[in-house]
Amino acid sequence: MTEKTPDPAEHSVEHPAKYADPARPAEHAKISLSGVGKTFPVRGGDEFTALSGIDLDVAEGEFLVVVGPSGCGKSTLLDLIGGLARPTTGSVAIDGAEVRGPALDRAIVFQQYALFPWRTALRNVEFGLEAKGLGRRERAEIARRHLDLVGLSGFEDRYPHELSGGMKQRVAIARSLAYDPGVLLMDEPFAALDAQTRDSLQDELLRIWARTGKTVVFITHGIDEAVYLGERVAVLTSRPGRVKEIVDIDLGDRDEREDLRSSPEFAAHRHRVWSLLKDEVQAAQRLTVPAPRKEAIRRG
Ligand SMILES: Nc1ncnc2c1ncn2[C@@H]1O[C@H](COP(=O)(O)OP(=O)(O)OP(=O)(O)O)[C@@H](O)[C@H]1O
Repeated sequence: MTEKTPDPAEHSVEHPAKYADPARPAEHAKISLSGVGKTFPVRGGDEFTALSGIDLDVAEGEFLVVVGPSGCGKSTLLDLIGGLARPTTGSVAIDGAEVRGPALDRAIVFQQYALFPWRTALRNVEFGLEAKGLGRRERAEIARRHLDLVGLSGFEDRYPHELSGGMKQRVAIARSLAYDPGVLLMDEPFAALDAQTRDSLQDELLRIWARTGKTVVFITHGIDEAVYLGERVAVLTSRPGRVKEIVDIDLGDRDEREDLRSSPEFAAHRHRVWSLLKDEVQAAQRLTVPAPRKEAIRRG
């Protein structure tokens, strides 16, 4: 179901100055990955290296987007920051403290909404607050406020099956924000949505980010989405995933632009990210070609 495009005046990004100053001093790193590698055991006793030698700092309040070819380890990277997995080498730290497991200072939003079908929108948003031990009235008040933040006032009593895909994802975002984590981790959250709903949710997310000051790490396959959302875009190599380059995105004053995606600055950043990705996608495809064809390619 396609949603109505929000009124730009109502949904403008409040502090575009962040975009003009992508460089942040390293001492303010909110998230810090140092020499991070991740291997998985595979059948036959071998190991598969998904990530290798990742050094990456994300500043407090920054919006970092991660792109890379399929299978390069983007979700694995997010799992490590989220504490859902531990690195094989190196360390992951939030506010200088090593990540040893999931915690309420981080929230993860996945591509599939992961809502409880038997709970209303309000009760879904309340879920994270239950773990915080808040009373029922306070939970309901905070949940209402966050549903309002994502534009879902009036939908509190709807069940997930009564909501569109975009609305469900808004509920998932509200649920993640309600318990006030400093870090929001998003794994292709808009990939399953139609283009118009995706565009509208991108604007919503920027508005929420500007209002709440969260540190966001956002994974996507979409180059346009990466350039539109990110203050910086980290391009990963084909597997094992390493940081190939980090591109600073400066799109000037967003509020002044009618159609940011058509601007020359947008096109230049888009081209830069595309060029960096192109070789990696080709390399990833070569890695997945079945053995007999590999021989044919080598001979050719
Ligand atoms: N638990 C696991 N055991 C073994 N291999 C794994 C495991 N989890 C991930 N992998 C492998 O690690 C690599 C990276 O996976 P990951 O899902 O992080 O990639 P990705 O970049 O997010 O992929 P995509 O863009 O297709 O979603 C893949 O080759 C995957 O098969």
